[in-house]
Amino acid sequence: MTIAYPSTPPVVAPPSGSARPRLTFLGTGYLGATYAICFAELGYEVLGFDIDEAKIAKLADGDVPFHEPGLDELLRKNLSAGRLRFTTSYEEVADFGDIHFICVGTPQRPDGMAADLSHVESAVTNLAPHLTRKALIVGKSTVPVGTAEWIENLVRRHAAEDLEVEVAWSPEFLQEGVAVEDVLRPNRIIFGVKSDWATGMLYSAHKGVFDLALTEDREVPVVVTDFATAELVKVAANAFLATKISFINAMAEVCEAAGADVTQLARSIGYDARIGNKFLRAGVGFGGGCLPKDIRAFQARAQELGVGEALRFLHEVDLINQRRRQKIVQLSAELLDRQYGPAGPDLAGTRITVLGATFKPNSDDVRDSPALSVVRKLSRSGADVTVYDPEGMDNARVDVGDVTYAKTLTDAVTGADLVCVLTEWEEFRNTDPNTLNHLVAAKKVIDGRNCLDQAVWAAAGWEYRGMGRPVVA
Ligand SMILES: NC(=O)C1=CN([C@@H]2O[C@H](COP(=O)(O)OP(=O)(O)OC[C@H]3O[C@@H](n4cnc5c(N)ncnc54)[C@H](O)[C@@H]3O)[C@@H](O)[C@H]2O)C=CC1
Ligand SMILES: O=C(O)[C@H]1O[C@H](OP(=O)(O)OP(=O)(O)OC[C@H]2O[C@@H](n3ccc(=O)[nH]c3=O)[C@H](O)[C@@H]2O)[C@H](O)[C@@H](O)[C@@H]1O
Repeated sequence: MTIAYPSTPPVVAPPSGSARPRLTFLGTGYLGATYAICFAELGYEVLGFDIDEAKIAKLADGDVPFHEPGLDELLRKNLSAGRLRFTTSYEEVADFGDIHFICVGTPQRPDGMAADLSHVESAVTNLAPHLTRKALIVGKSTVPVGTAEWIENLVRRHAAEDLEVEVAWSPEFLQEGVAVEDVLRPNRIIFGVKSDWATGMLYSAHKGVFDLALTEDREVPVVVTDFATAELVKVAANAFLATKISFINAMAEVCEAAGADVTQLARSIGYDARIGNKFLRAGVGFGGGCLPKDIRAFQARAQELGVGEALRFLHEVDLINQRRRQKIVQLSAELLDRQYGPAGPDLAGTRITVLGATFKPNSDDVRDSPALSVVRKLSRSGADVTVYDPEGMDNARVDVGDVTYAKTLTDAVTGADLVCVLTEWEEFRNTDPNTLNHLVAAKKVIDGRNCLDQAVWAAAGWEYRGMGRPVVA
């Protein structure tokens, strides 16, 4: 079996003179650190860079500064092998690398929906003046369409006049929690380029990925395209995923009104291969450092391009998603027999346990986490809220300070009037409700991710509420 592209790869000698291109990754957060470590694992010589000295010190010490399954082990292995180093020096990055991957954050601007490109700008303008030989700067961060052209201009202005520095765009599609697998075995690779040299360099930089695929008899489709298309592929993919989740959550709203079951509905429509069964899990909705900010930045950019109307539906996708968070508050009021007035419910005097703080399981990431958003809402309504999460407690504490954090699941549920499961960690899914019966003040549970076995919880005497599912007597 051959890889889809290119069957005869262009041969490009790395400017450093080394056999394989030397890679640097600017920004060693969830994306950049994972990439740096995985590409060292594929055999490349890699240098990771960040302006956050504490993060770089941790990584250099063999300690991944966030939770991502499998990454710690690969970090330590590749540090020992000498293929992987970390630095806070732009000079060292410029001196070392043939290809510089930009992996810095592009958060939502505090004053609006658009993406904040200041980190991208700072990384590029600080690196460019130190470059002394031909190099390729490759954007991996998620950006508004048009950014690659802008970066090309920045590079032209900040690099030495007689130096050839090219730009390319290769967006990233990894999912947190399975990031190692997604980087080593991507389902596609996009090269946004302007020259054969850039294509060749990118091919050489990904040869390890293609070789691994060959040994496993897999194909990795590669799309070689222009800058704008490459940038748009990324935001279009995230917009589609967000829309799919909000679609099923809209169906959950209808199911709630009609007494139907959205989990059976999702399974039934998912059998149609044109629809597919992935990303149809109704619940408390999507969060994280990407989908919410990306659909907003996409709308903002479409407005600038004069095609805001084309993406107006994404505003609705966002609204549906926000409503799911409020739905948990509504259900809480219902189960606790509290009135839900125009200003929300009065939950004073109630004890609510929230299981889950991260935006998804197998990650410690709490950015725009639906679980923490609900925690804030419940707490503002007067409830005494206790939170437990297997990996996200440290980050959660920074985000939401004025609630109780329990050390274990059993500590968390002790004395609870209501338990809300808002992140589908295995620990929660596997919990036998019978073991909690004697701990709680009342056997009431909201399954915000439809991840518990409704029949088992009902049989253990719990009043169960799922999302978009009929009430079981
Ligand atoms: N987290 C994910 O799963 C994925 C993220 N992305 C995109 O990748 C980008 C990065 O996301 P994350 O890694 O999640 O963010 P993050 O916040 O975890 O990491 C960003 C890193 O960039 C560093 N940084 C800021 N300014 C810098 C500079 N001038 N030079 C070097 N480093 C600098 C920060 O200190 C931080 O360590 C975003 O555009 C995001 O949308 C794309 C696909 C997946
Ligand atoms: O641009 C990014 O950073 C990444 O964003 C998402 O990845 P990620 O944010 O790690 O997590 P997802 O698995 O997509 O989940 C996002 C949110 O949607 C929720 N979700 C997911 C699926 C589903 O059916 N229902 C649902 O509510 C999850 O609980 C989570 O809160 C995309 O899936 C990645 O392809 C992309 O690279």
